[in-house]
Amino acid sequence: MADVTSDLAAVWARVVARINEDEAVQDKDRHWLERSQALGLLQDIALLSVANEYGKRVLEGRLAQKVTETLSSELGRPVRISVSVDPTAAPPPPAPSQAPESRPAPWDAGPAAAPGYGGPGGSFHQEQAYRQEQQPYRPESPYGQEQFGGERFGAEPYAAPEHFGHGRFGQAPFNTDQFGPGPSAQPPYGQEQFGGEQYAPEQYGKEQYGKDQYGQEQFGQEQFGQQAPQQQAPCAAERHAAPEYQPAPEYPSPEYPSSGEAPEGRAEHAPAEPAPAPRQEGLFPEPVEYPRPPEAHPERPPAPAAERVAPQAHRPARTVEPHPDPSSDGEAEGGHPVRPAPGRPQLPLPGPRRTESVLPPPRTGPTGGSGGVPAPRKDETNARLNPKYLFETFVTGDSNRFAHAAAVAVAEAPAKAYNPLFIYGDSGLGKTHLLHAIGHYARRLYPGTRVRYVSSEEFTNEFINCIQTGKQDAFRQRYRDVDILMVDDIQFLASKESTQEEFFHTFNTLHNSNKQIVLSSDRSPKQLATLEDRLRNRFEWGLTTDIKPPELETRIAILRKKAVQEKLHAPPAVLEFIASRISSNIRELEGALIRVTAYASLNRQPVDLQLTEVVLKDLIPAGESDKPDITGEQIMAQTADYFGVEVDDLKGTSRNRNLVTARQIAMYLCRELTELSLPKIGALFGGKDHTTVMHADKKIRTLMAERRSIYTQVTELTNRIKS
Ligand SMILES: Nc1ncnc2c1ncn2[C@@H]1O[C@H](COP(=O)(O)OP(=O)(O)OP(=O)(O)O)[C@@H](O)[C@H]1O
Repeated sequence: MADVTSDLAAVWARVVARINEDEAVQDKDRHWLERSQALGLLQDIALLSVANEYGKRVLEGRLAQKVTETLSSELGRPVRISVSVDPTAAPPPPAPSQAPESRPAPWDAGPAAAPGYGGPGGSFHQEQAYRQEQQPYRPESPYGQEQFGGERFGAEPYAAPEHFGHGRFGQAPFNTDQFGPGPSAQPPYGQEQFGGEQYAPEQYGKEQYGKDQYGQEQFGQEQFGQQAPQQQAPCAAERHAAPEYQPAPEYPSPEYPSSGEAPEGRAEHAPAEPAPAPRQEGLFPEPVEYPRPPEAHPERPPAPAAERVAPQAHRPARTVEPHPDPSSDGEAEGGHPVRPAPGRPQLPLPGPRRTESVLPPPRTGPTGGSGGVPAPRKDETNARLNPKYLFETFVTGDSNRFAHAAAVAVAEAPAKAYNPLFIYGDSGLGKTHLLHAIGHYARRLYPGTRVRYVSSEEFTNEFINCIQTGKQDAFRQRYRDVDILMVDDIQFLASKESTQEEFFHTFNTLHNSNKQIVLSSDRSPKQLATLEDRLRNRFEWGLTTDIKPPELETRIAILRKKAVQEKLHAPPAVLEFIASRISSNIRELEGALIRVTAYASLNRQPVDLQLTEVVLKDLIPAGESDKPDITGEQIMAQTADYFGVEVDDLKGTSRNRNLVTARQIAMYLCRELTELSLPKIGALFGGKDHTTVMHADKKIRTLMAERRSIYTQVTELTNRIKS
């Protein structure tokens, strides 16, 4: 095993070889795999690099699970991946001549393996136990906590990790003497490697798309049908004044024993309970007001499970919003959620205040119909929840306190508090995290609870597949035979009419059987303009709550928590610097921290402000006042870089699908971010007609509403161009 840890490059070559043997992997994905490198291991994060953003998205999207599993298997322990973009990255070293060693990872080993755990497939316990058992597999990490202890920061260089192999990270001056053999002398990517023929239309079959099974974003090209009307532009996040940071309450957590991981000022977690337990006295720092079921429940006429129900047969559309006055009936006038006062969550006035005595008993008996007590099912472990997305790891502040409290309430009283619970907010603000946390907590409180988490894209894909294979019954059973169904990014159901129809019946069946439904979206139900009215109405039956971008204190607390969790050591000043510069997306916040600490580790430099500024200079926007106007040329250059094509390709006339998308996105961004007229934009793109620009603009707006991949690409590019 020593060879495994001492030569990551060889391990990576085996990983690539193994994945290449898999016929399910498409050629165009192999292209990126073969042009990636493993730079090093930082605790349980494998740092990979690839030549451009597009490749990064493939590795972190479609290939993520396969890469994670194969790499974990090769290393003999669970690892996750973090991919950086290095345009100068050299192609990988040659693959080893021998076949990959057959080394079943423990999570593959037998029936005990639980498919629920993110990545390798074992439970979190299994992962922990395995880590302890397998100490010899673990490289002697030079990044262990002791080396990052505060007092050593900036004082001593990090020990050179022998297993780091070779490569570069970001723009690091890379000392190959210290990290093994240098990159091979092959040239960096040229246009020909990304050019038209590699993306010939025939390579773009219909692909699965959406988030992966753990809620991580997948990306790809999918087929879509109906057009959707214009959607809001991304990244229009409203900022809130920085309120006081409130640490999250603590929860019994047999799955994720915390050990002093709380941000500063927060008491250490109690040791993990060995067995699931109902909510206990003193578990929460402050009592939470429990909600009563939305009053319209009894009014809502029962609907036959599989029958289409006319909208007027149901209760009128309404949104039960948080009300600032807890003595009110819990409903707010108007369509906007009322933010609770800082300090504690306020939910619509509860029915009987829940205490231990009214906590439903653990469900152990057979299912007894509506509200019955389900026995543990064999699919109980198949909720596919990310073990790290727990309430314990969720930091609350004013921006998300209400959503958090509602999520806790739903987990504690599924189908009794708010049904459905609808959480909306911009990308990267923690919606998926809360959904997973609900699943974990409910299962902990009520062993045997059948939880299913799915992204709306996954739901769509499965639905399409079931039609193709004639397995509708199995599909319906899979989604209707659950106690809690959570559907992420429901906005992507817009314009998919048959899927909406199917989801409508799924919703009705579950709701009628007192099963909990939790939904997330990037906008409120009212703003889901292209969704059928009857669905939107239903989404408003329960509680609608939003998540806003976190205030500075919360961002700092999130970074602190993340640093402790991932053993990424950075001084407070660095955390504060990152938090002060990245404000609208927590995913980016976390990514910045990983990038800085990885860069420092790989270059054996201390993590300090100077280094942070250098590493993040492309991420951190200049001050508004210094910001020059965005030009069409800049947009074209950034877009070309993002898609790994040349600006001339954007000006050209190739109908290659990748190019067409890149060109249309660039045109759309010119419309969005500049004052240029349609003819001027057309002229920039090689003298195209203004109607071509109009068409591109409309097309991208439509696609953004239908395809997460396009939405994310446009969002990322917009951020990049603005910065
Ligand atoms: N309040 C929080 N505390 C700790 N971590 C958080 C918090 N909010 C978000 N995160 C982390 O930020 C990352 C992105 O969150 P998540 O995927 O839940 O966002 P999202 O709103 O679902 O985004 P998208 O709409 O793009 O799917 C995750 O790693 C999550 O754990």
